[in-house]
Amino acid sequence: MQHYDLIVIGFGKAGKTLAAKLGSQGKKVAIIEKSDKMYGGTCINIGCIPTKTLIVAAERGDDFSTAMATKNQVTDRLRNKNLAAFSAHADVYTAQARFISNKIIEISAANGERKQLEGEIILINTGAVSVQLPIEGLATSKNVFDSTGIQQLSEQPKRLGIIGGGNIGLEFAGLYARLGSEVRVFDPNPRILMREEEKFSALAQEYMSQQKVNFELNSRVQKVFNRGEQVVVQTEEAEFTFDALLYATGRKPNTADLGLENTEIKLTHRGAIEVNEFCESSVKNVFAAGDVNGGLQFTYVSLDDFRIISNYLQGKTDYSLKQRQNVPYTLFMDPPFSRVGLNEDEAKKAGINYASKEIPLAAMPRAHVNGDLRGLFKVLVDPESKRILGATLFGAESAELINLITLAMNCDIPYTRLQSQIFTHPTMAENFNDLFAI
Ligand SMILES: Cc1cc2nc3c(=O)[nH]c(=O)nc-3n(C[C@H](O)[C@H](O)[C@H](O)COP(=O)(O)OP(=O)(O)OC[C@H]3O[C@@H](n4cnc5c(N)ncnc54)[C@H](O)[C@@H]3O)c2cc1C
Ligand SMILES: NC(=O)c1ccc[n+]([C@@H]2O[C@H](COP(=O)([O-])OP(=O)(O)OC[C@H]3O[C@@H](n4cnc5c(N)ncnc54)[C@H](O)[C@@H]3O)[C@@H](O)[C@H]2O)c1
Repeated sequence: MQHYDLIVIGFGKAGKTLAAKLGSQGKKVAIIEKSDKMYGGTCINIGCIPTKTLIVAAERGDDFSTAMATKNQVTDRLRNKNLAAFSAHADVYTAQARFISNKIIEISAANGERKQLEGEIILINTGAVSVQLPIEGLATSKNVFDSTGIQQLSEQPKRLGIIGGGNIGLEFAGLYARLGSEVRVFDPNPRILMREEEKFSALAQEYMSQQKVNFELNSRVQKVFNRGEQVVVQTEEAEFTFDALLYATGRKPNTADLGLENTEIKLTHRGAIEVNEFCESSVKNVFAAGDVNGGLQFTYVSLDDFRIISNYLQGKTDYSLKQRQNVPYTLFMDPPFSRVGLNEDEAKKAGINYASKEIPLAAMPRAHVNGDLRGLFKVLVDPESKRILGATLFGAESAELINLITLAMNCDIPYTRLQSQIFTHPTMAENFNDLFAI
């Protein structure tokens, strides 16, 4: 049996970063990745990077096949780069990993070869998989895809149905609408962006409708079936016919087939690997990072899990999940929607004393330069402590700007400082002078 200082299961963000760090310090490290199409993990191959590459290509005016070809070039390049870079620090096994006991892992390659590895430290970084709801016909009908399958189409669907109006559903809706497909999104909620203030939901829906995305809200899909090559979606009210159907109703921690029943590693009631504040599982020196530990499903959260584990392994306990501060997010629709901290509904519900201000993009000089007046920026502050409580930025460049506000929040910079900060002109950031003049 081969012994390693660190075994990483899954080529995710946290795992590869820890592998590189310990490998460069001379530790003996193994990374086990089950698919040769997944070196570098979800983000690079089937997540953030390909989807945003497709969106940018479509915005540039590329057609479906050019956009897909560009996406494939980018992911191939990054996958190969990842394999080469991490092979320098670790033994990379292309094989399925399964626990035999708390510290022993059996790996099975596609050619049937099996091997056992023992790890002093083990990091489970196996990500998440698409939830497939038990809707009649969803699993068995042709031309039905999850977010991975929909990225491999060889022909553009003229009509695309999407079950789920969340992050993945809305990003693909915007993408395919821009490419010229007729898109319809089904969601049981009365509005999209349910976690956001109603006025932002309404604006988002208005902009998407202008982009010819249709919505079936308050609507439950009851059945999916084929009529020839077409996919028919049946709701309580009507039937809709598509060339392809995407389901995007959440992603769940990927713990299946890991052999956890052979270990003392515990799962949460939601099926994630249970971890303490240092991302350590119920077995000492077995850690779980990224989507598989049930935290927020973002690449940058997986990277932050790495920070926590790496510090902990060096004996530093000053940063843990408990200390993690505000985590921003961006939904890459057109225009992008970004948020950090509280919105007004949440502040009210929590009984927090706040003051707020909002400015439409139409009042911002840079928006006129850009020729895009869509959107609204809103911030919440604590009038007493002068701390920023949250920001919802819906409009051009919000994906970048939200990080500036997150930094100010995490560094306790009072909002009054942003009122008087010198910003370059004409930029979107300069509007913080007015936005924080509360
Ligand atoms: C379509 C889509 C778009 C997204 N867009 C964004 C975005 O814009 N921004 C953002 O921050 N996040 C985005 N996300 C989420 C983000 O991709 C994930 O949160 C992140 O990649 C999770 O990383 P991870 O470290 O948990 O592991 P992953 O990167 O998911 O890696 C897990 C790896 O483990 C492998 N594996 C699984 N089981 C085994 C096993 N038993 N043995 C060996 N290997 C195994 C898998 O093949 C996979 O390569 C998106 C996700 C999707 C699906
Ligand atoms: N820009 C980004 O950062 C980005 C982009 C894509 C994905 N992601 C990550 O991936 C995760 C998974 O994305 P997702 O879109 O699958 O999940 P999600 O949780 O964002 O959205 C799921 C959607 O499915 C809907 N839904 C639930 N039951 C349904 C039903 N029976 N019929 C129709 N719709 C139903 C929900 O109302 C919700 O709108 C996200 O939570 C996010 O963390 C991030």
